[in-house]
Amino acid sequence: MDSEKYWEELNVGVKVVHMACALCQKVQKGLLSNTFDDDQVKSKDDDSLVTIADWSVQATISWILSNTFGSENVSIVAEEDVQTLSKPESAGLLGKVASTVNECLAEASRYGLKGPDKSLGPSEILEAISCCNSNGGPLGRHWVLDPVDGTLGFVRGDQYAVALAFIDNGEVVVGVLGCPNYHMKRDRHNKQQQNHISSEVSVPSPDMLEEGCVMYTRKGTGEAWVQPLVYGDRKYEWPNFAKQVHVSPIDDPALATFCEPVERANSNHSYAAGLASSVGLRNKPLRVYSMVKYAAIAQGDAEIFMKFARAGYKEKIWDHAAGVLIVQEAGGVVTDAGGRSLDFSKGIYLESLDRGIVVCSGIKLHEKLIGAVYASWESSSL
Ligand SMILES: Nc1ncnc2c1ncn2[C@@H]1O[C@H](COP(=O)(O)O)[C@@H](OP(=O)(O)O)[C@H]1O
Ligand SMILES: [Mg+2]
Repeated sequence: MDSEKYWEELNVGVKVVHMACALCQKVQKGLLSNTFDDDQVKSKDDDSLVTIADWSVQATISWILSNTFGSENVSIVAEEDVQTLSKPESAGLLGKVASTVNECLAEASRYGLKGPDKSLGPSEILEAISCCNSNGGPLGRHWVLDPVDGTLGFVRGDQYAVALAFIDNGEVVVGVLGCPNYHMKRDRHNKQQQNHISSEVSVPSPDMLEEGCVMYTRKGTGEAWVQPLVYGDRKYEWPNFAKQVHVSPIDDPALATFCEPVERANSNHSYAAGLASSVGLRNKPLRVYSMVKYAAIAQGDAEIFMKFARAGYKEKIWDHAAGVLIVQEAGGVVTDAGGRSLDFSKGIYLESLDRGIVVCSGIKLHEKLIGAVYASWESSSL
């Protein structure tokens, strides 16, 4: 790939996801310490949860993208809408979102981005959220955003992710995954894996490694990277201690570990357990909320991620786009359970997804799992 292609989208995407991670950490701390009242967590029509972090991240990222690239050039497919937030009785909630967004945008220059000259008002906040109403599709360029993926993990003080991807003519070309509670690996301090832009050796200090990360990649580079989050009054400077990530070299099922969603409602644990035992996996599954599962595969903390949603559930592109590209560029394989690649060109859903999603660190494990799906599907109750 042209070495400059999508560089600006990557650069801005990574920085704004860092900002969003800082925003989420503040809100999560507040939720857990009860600084905020119950108004902070709402149920949506489909019974899933939404918090002030979801709206605030969507508003922040939308505002930065529109102001950096020009709103006429920006199309965003994103999870949240303003239905709840624009009701008259939600004025208090909207006020909290506005102050969260303005606090975050006030820090933009620390991340090398330009914030607004003055605080955004409620109508500008609603506009920033509601303009993320694109349906994507096969043509043109679209950003794809899940502001807080794994909202259940977020409200429980557990794992969650901020996921931003960029799609060009139906193909995911940039993926950025902020994982505020998921740490960079500690064991990569050799010079080869130091940052890829500056020739200086910059090793993150141990305390930075404790505090979450942002992973990112561009399609076709064969490289995926991770940076620690930015703390205290430190300024973000590209490449911010970036280190390359690689999938695990383990291809022996007896040594491999698989991840799956925590919630049984989101993936059939017993079917996955059956597959795991039929290919010879012995380790207990690693149950993790959100797209952090993709991050775990990309940096070699686990070898397999399987998701088998109930029949009729349609996977949304924002729940996978960033993670899929990061795993692929880190050396892994991602397909549906029939072995075909995921199609991000059909709008907001992964249409025609076959049975489930299978993510592996390498082709050997992948072939075994897909074979096991074909061998077992008829007799399963799925
Ligand atoms: N019935 C269902 N089956 C499968 N996935 C579902 C689901 N309901 C919601 N999801 C998706 O699963 C995501 C959480 O993934 P996980 O279970 O791996 O933590 C949710 O993201 P949000 O939390 O952003 O809504 C949501 O998009
Ligand atoms: Mg999600």
